[in-house]
Amino acid sequence: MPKFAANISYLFRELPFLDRFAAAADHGFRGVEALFPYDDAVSQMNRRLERAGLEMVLINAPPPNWAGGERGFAAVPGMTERFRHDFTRARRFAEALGARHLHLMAGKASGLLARTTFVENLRWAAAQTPELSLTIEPINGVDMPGYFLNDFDLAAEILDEVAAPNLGLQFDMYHAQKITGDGHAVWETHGHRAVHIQVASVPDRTAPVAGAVDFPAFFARLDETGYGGWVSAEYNPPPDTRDSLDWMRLAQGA
Ligand SMILES: O=C(O)C(=O)[C@H](O)CO
Ligand SMILES: [Mg+2]
Repeated sequence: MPKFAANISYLFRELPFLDRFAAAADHGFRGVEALFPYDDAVSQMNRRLERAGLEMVLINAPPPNWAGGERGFAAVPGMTERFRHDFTRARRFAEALGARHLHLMAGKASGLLARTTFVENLRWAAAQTPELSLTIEPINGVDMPGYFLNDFDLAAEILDEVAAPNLGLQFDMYHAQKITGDGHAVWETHGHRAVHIQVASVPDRTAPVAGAVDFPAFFARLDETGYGGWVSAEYNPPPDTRDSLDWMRLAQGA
């Protein structure tokens, strides 16, 4: 059975941010991740993590101006200085929180120059923090129009080209299914590159129970293939998140 984490930027939003840590632990999650936890004091978050016995699994590299702002700069030509500045800040947060992974967002861009920029920025970042696991995540172009990294084969090529031991694939089954129509097949091709997984149903990005992906089969496959990382719930819950957690009890055989 996979280790489950809750993305507390999505789940338990009915609670104040700092109270979501305990809520996640109370409902069986062993780790949490957050998109952009830059507004709260690290000491407060660490206290909540410790009290709840949770691991901080992942945070995203800025931008902190998520509402209406940019989706990162790692692949945006001409924005290398901004990328490095953001990365340095994000890295400090990730290290202080003991986060296992830092997701580097590519941003909106296209073309060969964007690809070269992405590779160079990733190479630089990986060399800065050999002890911190960095991830890149293909995101579907309907939810995030213009986002550079919108293809799993492209992500694989870039990972091979950067060839850094601390850079891996963030495999979001929701995006894999939406981009290709067959998330299971994408897992079979690229799963060996995954260091982190996220799940939500397709098409409506709700709890991973029904829809185009067979989640019980996927979780069983992760066990079969010896995936040892986290599986994070990154979906839009109903107003009371507790009403959406049957999928996890089922996966845990409870
Ligand atoms: O959108 C997603 O699926 C993500 O995981 C990113 O972190 C951006 O929200
Ligand atoms: Mg995701």
